[in-house]
Amino acid sequence: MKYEQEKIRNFCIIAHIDHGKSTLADRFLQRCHSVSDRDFKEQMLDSMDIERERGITIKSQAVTIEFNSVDGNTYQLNLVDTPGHVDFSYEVSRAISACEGALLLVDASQGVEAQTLSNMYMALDHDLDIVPVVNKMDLPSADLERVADQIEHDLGLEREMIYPVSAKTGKNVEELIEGLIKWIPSPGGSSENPLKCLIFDSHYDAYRGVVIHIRLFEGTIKAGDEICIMSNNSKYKVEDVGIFKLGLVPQKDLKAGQVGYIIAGIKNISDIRVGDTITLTKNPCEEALSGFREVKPVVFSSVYPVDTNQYEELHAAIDKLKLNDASLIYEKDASAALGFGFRCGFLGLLHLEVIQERLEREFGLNIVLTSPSVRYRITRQDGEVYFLDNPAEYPDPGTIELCEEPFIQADIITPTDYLGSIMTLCMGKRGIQTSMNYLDEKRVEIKFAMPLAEVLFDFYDKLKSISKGYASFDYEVIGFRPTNLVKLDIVINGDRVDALSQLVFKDNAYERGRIVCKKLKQEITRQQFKIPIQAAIGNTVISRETISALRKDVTSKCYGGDISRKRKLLEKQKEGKKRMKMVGNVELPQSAFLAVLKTSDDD
Ligand SMILES: Nc1nc2c(ncn2[C@@H]2O[C@H](COP(=O)(O)OP(=O)(O)OP(=O)(O)O)[C@@H](O)[C@H]2O)c(=O)[nH]1
Repeated sequence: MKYEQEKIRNFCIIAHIDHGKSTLADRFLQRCHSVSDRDFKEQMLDSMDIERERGITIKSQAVTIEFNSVDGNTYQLNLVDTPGHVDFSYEVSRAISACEGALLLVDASQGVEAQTLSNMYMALDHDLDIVPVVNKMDLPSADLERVADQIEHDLGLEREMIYPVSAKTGKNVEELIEGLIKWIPSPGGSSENPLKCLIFDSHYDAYRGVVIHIRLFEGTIKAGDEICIMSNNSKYKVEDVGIFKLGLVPQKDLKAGQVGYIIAGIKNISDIRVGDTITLTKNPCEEALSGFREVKPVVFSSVYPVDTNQYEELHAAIDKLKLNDASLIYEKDASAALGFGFRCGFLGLLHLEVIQERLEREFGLNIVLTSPSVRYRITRQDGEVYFLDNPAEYPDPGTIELCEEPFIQADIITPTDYLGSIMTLCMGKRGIQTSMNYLDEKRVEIKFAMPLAEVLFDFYDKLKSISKGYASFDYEVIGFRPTNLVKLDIVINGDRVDALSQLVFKDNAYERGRIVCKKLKQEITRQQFKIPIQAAIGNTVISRETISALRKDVTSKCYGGDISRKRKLLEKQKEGKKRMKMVGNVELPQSAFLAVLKTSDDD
């Protein structure tokens, strides 16, 4: 591809979840003939099975496309598709730092939502030029006037700049590409200067090792060059450089302003840190680019194989997932009830679900995950400060001087009709309102400081259900605040099950204990003997339920001796046994570990 700096445009597509980023990226690829109609499939840039099935983007993906404009020139467009879900917002921030511009997509019937705002602020922080796009114009419920008012009023962007499109039908997509070429500037920098490029992502290729995704700000890079990674001064020889089409396409060199990849014989992905600057050992640049904030996991859970013989397999599988997901952290863990496993840190519950599903599907493992927990900060009486995320390791309360929990700022946008019920919900979750701002007569933005532990589990579902799906929510972690915790233990059939313990806010402990026992009673199947379930704080039992003994043989239901029915029933039982873990002599299903998170009777 010919290098003409003034004909390069680097941009990302940002939006609230489900507003149509991946669909728009598909249209761009088709319009620019990057993919033949025969090879085209939806969500081209979402390469993981799980992304396609769930229709979500998890990883940002860059691609270079060529566009022949009506002005007679051919432009090189570097497009970065980004995820919408808040768990993966760090991917958005990386994509943004590789670009000069952003297409901010707003759904024509949903309008501006919480992540529309947060993503726009992120783009503004990086001085990106923003082109507002209203998508889904083909929907009968599309309301361009209303959404244009919101874009003007809430986002402060000019309504004359809005491109109304339908990513589904392709309507106006061509005009949008012409428009972005006009509005988004070409990249600066000089290919003659010392090399300065940003690592904005990386992935692992089984044959070629680590592929580093880069954006060049200054200089030129080619195969044979010796590069230096500035944060740790490690040096590598470049084997190949190129650009992203639907695969890797080698190039003679890459120059200032371009987006592409480097392969340099790096075997271990942890040797590369996203956000780092690469330069040349000969003629290095003077100063590194300002990197990224490190992503920190906020939810922790332990993963155990159901069959203890699968421990090594599980280890290998987690290692492999980690290759392409630096945000996943793990260490060895052991539980009296569940044996050997791994304590893992995740970016949120969706991230946890994705990892769980990949371990099961891609590696065929049968696993159990313990109830997720946040990370607490403990100050001991002797002054030592440490972090704790595993309830099983909660110390003797007498040794604790101060216990603090992570707080978030929740940013909620809702139609005013639901304001009252949303405030009640937030206050019920120990939320403290910090601001309220009427965006217009019908919509209000409210901010709450809330404990992360309270919103992790059922907050989002509740918010959606009380607002009939209209309220949207975004959050960021704002730091630690003092809290009053107790450890709630669960005793099943006389055995204290460490993997079911949880740390809860003291005032909620009795209610939580009662609900957990009730839920566990529903989840655990009846067995040949009576099973008492108790919730306890220390040695004090605060709640109790009993599962009565099973007397009948399940197959006795199949009177008449129809053998195929009988077999079906037994097979169904066997199926149910998967993901069951023996604890003492009681079988616990995976759902039991999630049942302890339920916070009200009606869940
Ligand atoms: N009617 C209509 N539906 C659309 C249009 N664009 C996208 N959709 C649908 O909206 C849904 C979400 O689209 P995606 O492209 O997956 O949205 P996304 O923003 O990439 O989603 P995340 O990556 O999960 O944040 C899909 O069901 C699309 O088919 C459009 O122009 N019109």
